[in-house]
Amino acid sequence: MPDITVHDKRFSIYLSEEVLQKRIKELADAINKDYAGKKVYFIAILNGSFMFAADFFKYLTVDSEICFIKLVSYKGTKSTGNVTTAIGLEDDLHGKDVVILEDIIDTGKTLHYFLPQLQHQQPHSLKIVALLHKAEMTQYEVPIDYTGFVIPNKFVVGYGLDYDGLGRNHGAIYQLADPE
Ligand SMILES: O=P(O)(O)OC[C@H]1O[C@H](OP(=O)(O)OP(=O)(O)O)[C@H](O)[C@@H]1O
Ligand SMILES: Nc1nc2[nH]cnc2c(=O)[nH]1
Repeated sequence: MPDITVHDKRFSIYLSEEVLQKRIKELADAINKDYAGKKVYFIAILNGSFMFAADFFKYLTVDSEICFIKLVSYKGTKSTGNVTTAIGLEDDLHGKDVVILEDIIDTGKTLHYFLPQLQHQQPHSLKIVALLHKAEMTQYEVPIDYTGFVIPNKFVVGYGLDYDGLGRNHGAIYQLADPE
């Protein structure tokens, strides 16, 4: 597979469409097994997760609902620290089996600040599916229940992930190429 260029940077193939789809089906099958007979409420976090969520959803056989949310973070007051607001989360999660869909967990900061808001609504259960996990970058421990790939600390694009807004449209995932 040839390299791609996004803005001024060159990226090399890292996870092909075939490899991604095979793993995504395995993740969905794990959910199908673990939630057999239940109804699952998925929360996909925009923007990056739109492609992952769409493919993942096609492999589900359990009763499944989905909602897409956008997280906006800003600095709160001294006492509140970082504040994360979810746009688009309209349903009451009380008593539901909730599963978060993330394209990538890097430092863990995003979910670290968002999870307490979901817990506050007292779902019956709350689990996390992450397609990619940059484990060595962890600054905030996040309990990831289903991981697609543990990846090294190299910037990746494609399959929903962007570099400065571009590159989301590729069906495979590409890694920043070493300089020539
Ligand atoms: O673990 P963290 O270090 O917090 O990084 C993970 C977050 O980064 C990405 O989103 P991004 O902020 O790039 O937004 P986007 O999905 O809209 O491109 C990804 O979708 C996660 O939400
Ligand atoms: N596109 C992209 N977004 C990220 N957010 C956190 N890590 C990454 C990464 O490697 N690539």
